[in-house]
Amino acid sequence: MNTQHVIDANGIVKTYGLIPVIRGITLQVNRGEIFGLVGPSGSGKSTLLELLMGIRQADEGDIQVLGMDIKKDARKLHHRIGFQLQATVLFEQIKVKEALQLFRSYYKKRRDLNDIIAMLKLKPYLNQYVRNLSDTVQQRIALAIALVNDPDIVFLDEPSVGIDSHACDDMWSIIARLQEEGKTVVLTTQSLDEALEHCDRLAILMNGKLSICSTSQELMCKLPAGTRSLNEMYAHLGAIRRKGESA
Ligand SMILES: Nc1ncnc2c1ncn2[C@@H]1O[C@H](COP(=O)(O)OP(=O)(O)OP(=O)(O)O)[C@@H](O)[C@H]1O
Repeated sequence: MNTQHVIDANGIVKTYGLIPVIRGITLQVNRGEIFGLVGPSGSGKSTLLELLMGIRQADEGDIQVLGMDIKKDARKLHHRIGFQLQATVLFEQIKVKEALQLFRSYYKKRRDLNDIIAMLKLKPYLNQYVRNLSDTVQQRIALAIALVNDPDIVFLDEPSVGIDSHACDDMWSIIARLQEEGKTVVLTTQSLDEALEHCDRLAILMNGKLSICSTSQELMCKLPAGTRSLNEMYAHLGAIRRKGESA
């Protein structure tokens, strides 16, 4: 494994029943980058993310994370990664501070709680029950929980979904801060626009296959200014390909 790579996935296949959802994906994530898995709903982003963090098992292929085998070293890896899933289950019957303390107590390596509370702007909510808080605040709590063990890699499943634009800006600032601290962030999004703006590199998934894996800069250079959506991108790249074939 290249020391630059914190994730090295080769030939990953995942089938649910008879339905292939991830169909032979190979990709690497570099240390310290913000890496986006981009694709329309149902393309397999969440499944791939969950395979990369080891909470689902691939049917075929190898995944190394931080130089460790995702299956053999699952316990060790658990301490080095943090994640916020789309449906992170929060214990609604407890107060915010209790939730943070509880999750933090599971780990030997722990990030300073006051630092997490300040970063996620949770101070006003510490003594409130999780169930009484808005989706936006609950999402910040879920991200705070992902950080309690001061992870090397943070996995975020659609971090900007379901929150307003102001909260979305805050979320991207927090992600940028995590990168400044040297952490690697792997996230999913349906928005090409968002990925081009905030991710260093991105992998575009279509029907469980990697359609493009590139730096945001390289991809942006290939697209007309103002390309916002995956449909616009495919229309443009398809037109270039057809032009090349007929030349
Ligand atoms: N546990 C499961 N059992 C069976 N099929 C599943 C399971 N989880 C996901 N799928 C199916 O796998 C496909 C990929 O789902 P996945 O959630 O990975 O896609 P996605 O790109 O993350 O979509 P979204 O953006 O809507 O979350 C979908 O067709 C979905 O219905």
